[in-house]
This record gives sequence, C-alpha cells and structure tokens, in this order.
Amino acid sequence: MAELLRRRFVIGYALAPKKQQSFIQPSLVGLAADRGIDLVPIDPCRALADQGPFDCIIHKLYGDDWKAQLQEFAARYPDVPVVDPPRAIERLHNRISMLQVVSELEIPQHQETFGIPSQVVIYDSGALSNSGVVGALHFPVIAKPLVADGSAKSHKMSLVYHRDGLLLLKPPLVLQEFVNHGGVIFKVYVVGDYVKCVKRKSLPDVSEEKLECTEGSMSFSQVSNLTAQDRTGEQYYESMHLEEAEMPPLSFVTEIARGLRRAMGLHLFNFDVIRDVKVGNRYLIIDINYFPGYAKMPSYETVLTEFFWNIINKTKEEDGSNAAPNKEEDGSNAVRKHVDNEIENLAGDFCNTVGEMENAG
Ligand SMILES: Nc1ncnc2c1ncn2[C@@H]1O[C@H](COP(=O)(O)OP(=O)(O)OP(=O)(O)O)[C@@H](O)[C@H]1O
Ligand SMILES: O=P(O)(O)O[C@H]1[C@H](O)[C@@H](O)[C@H](OP(=O)(O)O)[C@@H](OP(=O)(O)O)[C@H]1O
Ligand SMILES: [Mg+2]
Ligand SMILES: [Mg+2]
Repeated sequence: MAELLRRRFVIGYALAPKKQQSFIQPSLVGLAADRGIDLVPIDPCRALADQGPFDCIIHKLYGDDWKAQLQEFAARYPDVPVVDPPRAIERLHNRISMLQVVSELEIPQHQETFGIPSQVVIYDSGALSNSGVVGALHFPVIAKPLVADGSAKSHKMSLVYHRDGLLLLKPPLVLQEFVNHGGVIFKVYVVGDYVKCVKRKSLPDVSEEKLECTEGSMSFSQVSNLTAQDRTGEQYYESMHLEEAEMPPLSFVTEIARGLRRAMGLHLFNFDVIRDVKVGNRYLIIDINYFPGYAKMPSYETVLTEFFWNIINKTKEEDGSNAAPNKEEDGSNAVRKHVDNEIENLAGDFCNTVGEMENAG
C-alpha cells in the first residue's frame, strides 16, 4: 500500500489548443498531482508510440492520422488504457448514429419517459422539397449539420419555421422537430460512473402566433454556451428565471446516463435533455457530446481526479488484491480488455446502423 501511495502515474492528454486551455487548469493539475497523478501533454506532431511512458491516455482529436497513431500505440502498449476508444467516439460524429443509441436503450419508463424528437436525415437538396421525406415533420424544425466533428460549422444551425424555409439549406443535414421546452436545457455530464445534471438557457419557445407570422428561418450557434453579455437586449432571457426551473429527477437522468455509457462504451461525454412543455414528464435527448467542457461542471477537478485514480487503479477493485500495480501487469490491462470487449460488440452494431442509414439515404 505504501508503495502504491508513493508511485507516480502519468496521464497523457491529446487535446486541441482551445480544449487544452479550458480543461487543463492549474487547479486540476494541482489536485491530480497531490494524488500522485501527473498530467502530461502529448505532442500530436510526434509519433505517439515514442512518447511517454503513460499509464493512461485521454484525448479529443479528430482525423485518420490521429486514429492511426492511437492504433500504433495500442499495438505497442496493449496494457495502457486509451480513454476512450476512437471507434466508440466516432458514433457521436454523426447526429443520426449519435441519437440512435437512445432509441435502443432498454430502461423501464414509469413516471418520466424519454426519447428523441422526430427527425429525418437529408443527403441532397432535392429531398428538401420532397413531401415524401419532409411531409411528416411538424414545423418549426431545427436544421443541424449531419456531421458533428467539433468544427464551428458543425454547430451552425437554423430554426426553420415553414417548409419553404428549407430550400436554401445545405445538406447533408438532419431536420429535427423543434420541441417547446420553456427555454431551459439540462446538460448531463458523465465522467465514468459520476453523473451531474446542470441547467442552462436554451432557445425560447415558439408560440402558434409567432409561427404564423414568421417567415424563413433563424440561424444560431451554441446557444447554451452564450454568456450573459452575448444576450443583452434579448427580453426573453431577461424575463426568464432559470433558477426556478425544476430539475428532472436525478435517479431518472442517472439511469439514462448509465444506459448510454454502457451502450456506447464511453466514459467521458455529456448529453442535452429538454422537457416537453406539452407533456410535462416527457424528456427528449437532443445531443450527445464527447469530452465536453468539463471545466463548466461544479468541482470538475475533484471529479476528474477521482476518475483518473479509478482508471489507473482498477485492478484492485477487479481482482480484489491490494498489490501495487506495475508497468507489466497493472490495472489498466483489465480495464482495457473490458472496454475492448464492449467496443467490439458495439462496433458491429454501429457499422450495421451506418450501413442501413446510408442505404436509406
Ligand atoms: N429538437 C429541439 N427542440 C428544441 N430546441 C432544440 C432542439 N434541438 C436543439 N435545440 C436547441 O438548439 C441548441 C443546439 O442544438 P444541439 O445541442 O443539437 O447543437 P450542438 O451545436 O451540438 O450543441 P453543443 O454546443 O451542446 O454541442 C440546443 O442547446 C437547444 O437550445
Ligand atoms: O468542440 P466540440 O467538439 O464541438 O465540442 C463542444 C461540445 O459540443 C459542447 O457541448 C461543449 O460545451 P458544453 O460542455 O457546454 O456542452 C464544448 O465545450 P467547450 O466549451 O470546452 O468547448 C465542446 O466540448
Ligand atoms: Mg448541444
Ligand atoms: Mg453537440
């Protein structure tokens, strides 16, 4: 035990500069260091397998080069856990496969129910004027880029009031029915087994009167990330009392979070939930994000440090031993094998799903 307490561990992180700036705060680095965990940046321009040694890797980078780097690293260091596996993260880069997993969850629904809004995927402009494709949608709808790859473009959305407002849109995109939800969104942060739900401001409801007298569409981007300053002059937000909005039951969001975590094989994500004003106990999941802005979560330093500690020391829990892990056969081996098995199962389902979607489109 004494040896375990003395040993230092290294978590390598590979993050885009903006994410690095927001996530790697001195408060996190300091707290992790106090627990014997050093957070060390990975240089994405150098071969990953030549860097380290690492006890665990966390990452949020996109592209085939990075995937190849991780593959090479995993081949050379099969015992070092990579949080999370790129194949599992990829499902969140497409707004259809992202939400498909919600529909597959088998969670008993009692007082509160959940689902996703009605939506269709549009691959070409012709489909925008095709009644067979968009005819069943209720307006307004939100047009979202199909790809969610972290680019500014992938967050550019339009609230479209009527069918003719669709014609200028640029596919590929998802048209998702807009659901009135009282202007409040719930963001549920997941860090391994830890779940935290917070409230944020969202788009205001659209009344029948407004719908009748409004033409075209309205563009917006990352509404829930806007600061108070960005919003000055918007009466809606000034008159809205976010603090008064009732939270969804914690047991309910926790169950969904656990279900999603298991089904996706991911440890680090958040999801956005809205409550349908028409059916007060109906919740809709509209977005799932990999490695979100954890620094916005209360006490993120403690939560993340605990998570790192658990990942590194998983062996003790899994084999019941108290032995200090060593480089050759440490806890990460078991974690990695467990995660890999989960992901193998998922990967098959995911490939089938994407194949079906592409055929359908
Ligand atoms: N179906 C919907 N009904 C009502 N409002 C919605 C719906 N979908 C999205 N919104 C609103 O639009 C915002 C952006 O949508 P979404 O979360 O899908 O985009 P995003 O760019 O992926 O967001 P994030 O910054 O969380 O990644 C939501 O926070 C919410 O305010
Ligand atoms: O950079 P991309 O891949 O687009 O991901 C974003 C997510 O889509 C957002 O959900 C994150 O903000 P929230 O943590 O407020 O959801 C946002 O967090 P950030 O404020 O740290 O940038 C990003 O993680
Ligand atoms: Mg969102
Ligand atoms: Mg998102």
